[in-house]
Amino acid sequence: MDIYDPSSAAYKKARRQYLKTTKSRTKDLDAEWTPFRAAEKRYKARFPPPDLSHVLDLSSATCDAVTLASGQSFYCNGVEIKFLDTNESTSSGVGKAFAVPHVPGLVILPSFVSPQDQRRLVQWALRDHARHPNETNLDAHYILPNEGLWNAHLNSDAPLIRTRAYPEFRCCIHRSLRLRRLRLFRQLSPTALISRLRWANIGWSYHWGSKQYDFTKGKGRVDNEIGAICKRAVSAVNWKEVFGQSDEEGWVDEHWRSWHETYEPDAGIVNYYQIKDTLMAHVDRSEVCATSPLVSISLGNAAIFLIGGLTRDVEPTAILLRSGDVVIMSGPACRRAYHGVPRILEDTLPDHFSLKSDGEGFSSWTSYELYMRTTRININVRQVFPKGFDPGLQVEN
Ligand SMILES: O=C(O)CCC(=O)C(=O)O
Ligand SMILES: [Fe+2]
Repeated sequence: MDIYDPSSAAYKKARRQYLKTTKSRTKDLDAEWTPFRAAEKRYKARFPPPDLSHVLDLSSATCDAVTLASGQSFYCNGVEIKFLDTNESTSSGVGKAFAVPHVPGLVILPSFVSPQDQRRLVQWALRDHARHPNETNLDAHYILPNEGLWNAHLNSDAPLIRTRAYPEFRCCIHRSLRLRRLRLFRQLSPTALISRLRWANIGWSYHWGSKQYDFTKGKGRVDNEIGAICKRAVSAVNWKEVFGQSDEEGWVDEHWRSWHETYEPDAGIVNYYQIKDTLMAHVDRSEVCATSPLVSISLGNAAIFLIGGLTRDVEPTAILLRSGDVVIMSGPACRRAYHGVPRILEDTLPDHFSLKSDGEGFSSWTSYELYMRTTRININVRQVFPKGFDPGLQVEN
């Protein structure tokens, strides 16, 4: 990460840009920011590059070196975490899981997805999922090709993509150079558009305007492999250990046992982040199952994930998420906690994304690697309804 080295060209360039923009900027009123907003600003800043010393990095040498018995707590980068035993073994050895007592219900499973599965999931996210019938952010603006945007990007003969506003009477429009230059009527190559892909829907359709699921559109499929990874992650965790003594209302006793049997993901989103993209503080509150686990899989470049509390006034915990890490957000406190992604860390693509050959059945991997050099993909999977329940349709098990 060159940007953190003051003698590097990247650092000097960021400093020049910073000095240029601050000249015209009025002084920011730090005092008016909530603690969450202040943290977002800090981690988002290009210059000075953020101080990562308080970011929980479970793959760092300090965290890794600690050998603890299950249930014991320790501090890593100033954040208290609790070591949990799992019934899993991963590519990097014994499957580890960590709870963050400060955010009850939050569990991190570092390197839970193997390098080979990470590559497979990247292929799935780009080639198989970001296409009809799954809605993407681009559908509202462009008439996307039937073969899917990614396949069109790889196909040198693919036609240009028209915006939805592109008029049928374009022959007349073309006479007017001024109108032709308007972005509204432009045609773009699939390659130009692929970097504008931001999300693709999974399962139940989500309406971004109303921030509600639109059940009238029917239930899209949740890919079997994605569903299986989420279920494996949820059942790897001893939930009783996660919630420990904080279960004053007996909530855990009532729920955690049943999660292993009733957890069934039915919705979600794939987020595609380019290096400068961020995700603002938000709460995912549209699911009927308000406490059921939300499973989040990170792929590609690393990111800083912030998670706070029920309001933006709670100081958030910063967590470094690397490719292969799985985060589970569960329970009433964690599922209603503000969270966001203020930073994707450039040049953090792991080596296993640079396949020397197209072995292991990874056809044309080079194009995936090229795209992933500046990308982080997050597969964010939720359970909207209790297992076996459909809106207006009671399914018999
Ligand atoms: O990218 C992430 O890690 C989090 C994404 C998220 O919070 C969401 O999609 O609601
Ligand atoms: Fe979210």
